[in-house]
Amino acid sequence: MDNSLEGLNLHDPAVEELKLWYETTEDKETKERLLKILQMHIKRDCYSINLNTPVTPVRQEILQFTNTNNWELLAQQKVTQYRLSPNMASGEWAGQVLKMLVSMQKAKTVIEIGMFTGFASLSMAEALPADGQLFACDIEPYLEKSGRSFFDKSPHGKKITVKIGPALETLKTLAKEGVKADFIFIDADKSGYVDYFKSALDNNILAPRGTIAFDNIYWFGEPYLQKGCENTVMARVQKAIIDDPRVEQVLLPVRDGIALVRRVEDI
Ligand SMILES: C[S@@+](CC[C@H](N)C(=O)[O-])C[C@H]1O[C@@H](n2cnc3c(N)ncnc32)[C@H](O)[C@@H]1O
Repeated sequence: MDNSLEGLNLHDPAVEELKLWYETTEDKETKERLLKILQMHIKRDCYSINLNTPVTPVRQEILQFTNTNNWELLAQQKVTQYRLSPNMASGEWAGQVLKMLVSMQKAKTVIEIGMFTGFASLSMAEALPADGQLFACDIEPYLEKSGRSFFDKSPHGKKITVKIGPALETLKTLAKEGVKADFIFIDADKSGYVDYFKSALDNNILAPRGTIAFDNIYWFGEPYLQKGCENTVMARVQKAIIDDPRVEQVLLPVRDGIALVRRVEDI
């Protein structure tokens, strides 16, 4: 019997719990049934990913680099301030969702808060028109060079401008420059999400009829499972959105969850 769990998506804590049970149970029948259930999860994800339009070769290269680069060494040598890791990249499925959303939005200007290796940046840039622009914001100078090396291989890379610095400062600068974004993807430090959201609305960086997408809205189950969950970082993000009468929201259970938020008058 094939007992591989390769490709199991552990963003859902219920799946993680099943995996733990599978690994620790000594009852043969229970173990077999748990393996079958876990493999059903893998098959469902594979089915979806295989039917999604494949990512372009340059985006494939970005994923390869993301998965093989020695992030630990870079952090040890202080090339990066933080210990970055491959699972920070949004991945094929979320990347395709973002590309589709940018296309449906007919966006001309996109802001991505938290670029990392640029996988989502290029996914979204591929859906922009030739004169479209995407501002990819990150705090790590190292990522500008690595991102650019891939963007320059793609005909869509010229639409991407990398902005290095704390994203809240970058947003203020973009606001002063009069940038209005049709689509904003928030995917940097989770403790900054509320400020990014408020800045986008208060400073009208979000263009009329624009959309904000927040990644990791389930944060591995933290906002709905932890004790005193109303104080967790993602619960505070949710409170800020729900309490804001200017917007409507929907959650998409893709990977670790994506929230879509738009102004009430634009719905
Ligand atoms: C989850 S990763 C982004 C993944 C990327 N959006 C993707 O889909 O592939 C988060 C990124 O946010 C960056 N970051 C963390 N704090 C930041 C801040 N205050 N301002 C700007 N970027 C920040 C990190 O350096 C990291 O590259």
